[in-house]
This record gives sequence, structure tokens and C-alpha cells, in this order.
Amino acid sequence: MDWGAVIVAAGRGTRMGAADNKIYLTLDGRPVLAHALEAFELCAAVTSVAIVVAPGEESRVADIVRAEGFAKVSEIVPGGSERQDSVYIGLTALRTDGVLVHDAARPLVTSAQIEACCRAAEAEGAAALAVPVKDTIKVSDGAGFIVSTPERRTLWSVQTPQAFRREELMEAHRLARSEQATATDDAMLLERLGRKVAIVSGDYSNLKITTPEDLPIAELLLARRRRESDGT
Ligand SMILES: Nc1ccn([C@@H]2O[C@H](COP(=O)(O)OP(=O)(O)OP(=O)(O)O)[C@@H](O)[C@H]2O)c(=O)n1
Ligand SMILES: C[C@](O)(CO)[C@H](O)COP(=O)(O)O
Repeated sequence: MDWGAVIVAAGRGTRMGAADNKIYLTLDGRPVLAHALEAFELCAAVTSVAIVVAPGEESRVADIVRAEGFAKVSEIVPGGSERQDSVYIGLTALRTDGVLVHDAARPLVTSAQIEACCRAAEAEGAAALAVPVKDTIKVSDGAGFIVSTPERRTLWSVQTPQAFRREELMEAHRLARSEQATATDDAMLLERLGRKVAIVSGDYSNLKITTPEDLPIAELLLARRRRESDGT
């Protein structure tokens, strides 16, 4: 199967509270976005990459792609108002049989994790990287009280990338749009149709840069990764 990637980068980074969109913040001397793109550039399974950016930021992202020499980037397209809209726009820009959806805000993803998602989706139809939750999770009543506690051993914290047959994910998105169903990730759109999505065991370090404390944590994790690869 040939694989394309949709990198969603069209958010506002509101929870980060920075002056600039979080995907342009500097992490280990480069924009957060460049780290995510590099993992896809280095993954042999991936042949093309579509980046979905905030409208008006196309040339800024094109400059980063040019400066970094990312040869797999085939499209830079303006996104929508919600992540789900941005993913759908990205899907329409690709022609590959398989598609990986990834948050630009997850810069610590590795090419080995991307490859593992592709292989699992080739075997099972769809796959998502995830890690077991560490905390006990509670369901609230919305008024500040706990109503129940799901069995922790069944709970996974899902990440990206998530891998699909492109046509199947497109169909799931189209249906969701026509039924005004919203989803915070793409696996959810297949789940609602009763389709199976395999869990690929990931790594806690594949964090999403969301709030200010995430950036220094990502710096530390990258420094540790570099020390390990240098053998120091
Ligand atoms: N309309 C949107 C909203 C989000 N995203 C992307 O989806 C990923 C995950 O979203 P999130 O972490 O929520 O990013 P933001 O929406 O930027 O953050 P916030 O919710 O704090 O504003 C990010 O890479 C973000 O750029 C997108 O492409 N289009
Ligand atoms: C897709 C995702 O990263 C899986 O954990 C997450 O749901 C994105 O949520 P966000 O609110 O758009 O950051």
C-alpha cells in the first residue's frame, strides 16, 4: 500500500497562550512543526505529505519546508475552523491508498511509530497509536461531581498518527459532516460506523504540545533522545 500523510497544523494554540501559534514555537532550535514533518520525511512507507495550515499561513509554512528541504511535502492547503474540518480538507489533497493523520503539535513522533501504524492498518484496516492511561479516570455529571469510574485496564490514551484506507476515512468524514457528528480524533469516526481500529502500543513521549509546561518537557525528552543516540 502507498501511504500519504495529512499533517494538521491549522489550529490557534489557544491553550498554549503564546503570542504565536504553538506549531511555530522553537523546540531544540527548530519550529515544532519541523520536528513532526521530519519523522514523516524519514519514514520509508510515506510517499507524500499534505500540510493543512491556518488560512494565510501557507507561505510561512512553505518557507519552513524549503529551509528544511522536506521533499515529500506535496501540498500546503488552508484548513477549517475545527480539527475535523482540517483533516477532511487534507484528505481531499491526497491520492494515496492509505492515509496517516497526524497533529503537527506532536513533534516527538518517530518514523518507527509511523511505520508501525502503517503495518497495523495494512493488516487490520485501521490503526491508532495509543498508550495505557496512568491515572484513574472519572466520569463527571457536569456539575462538579463524579458519577462513575471506568475500568482502568480497558482505557488507552490515543495519540496520532492514526492510519486508515483513505477512501474509508473520507466516507466516514462525509457521513459525519452530513449528520453533523463531531469527533476529537479520526478513529472515532470509524468507531461510530462499527468499524474496527487496532491499537498500536506507542510511547508516553509522543506528547501533544497543548499547554505551556509541555514545551520544556518536550525539550528534555529530545535532549535525552539525542544523548541516547550519541551513546553519551
Ligand atoms: N481548526 C483546526 C484545529 C486544530 N488543528 C490542528 O490539530 C492539532 C491538534 O489540535 P490542538 O492541539 O487542539 O491545537 P489547537 O487547536 O491549535 O489548540 P487549542 O485547542 O488550544 O486552540 C494541532 O496540530 C492543530 O494545529 C487544525 O489543523 N485545525
Ligand atoms: C487527535 C488527538 O491528538 C488524539 O489524542 C486529540 O484528540 C486532539 O485533540 P485536540 O483538542 O484537537 O488537541
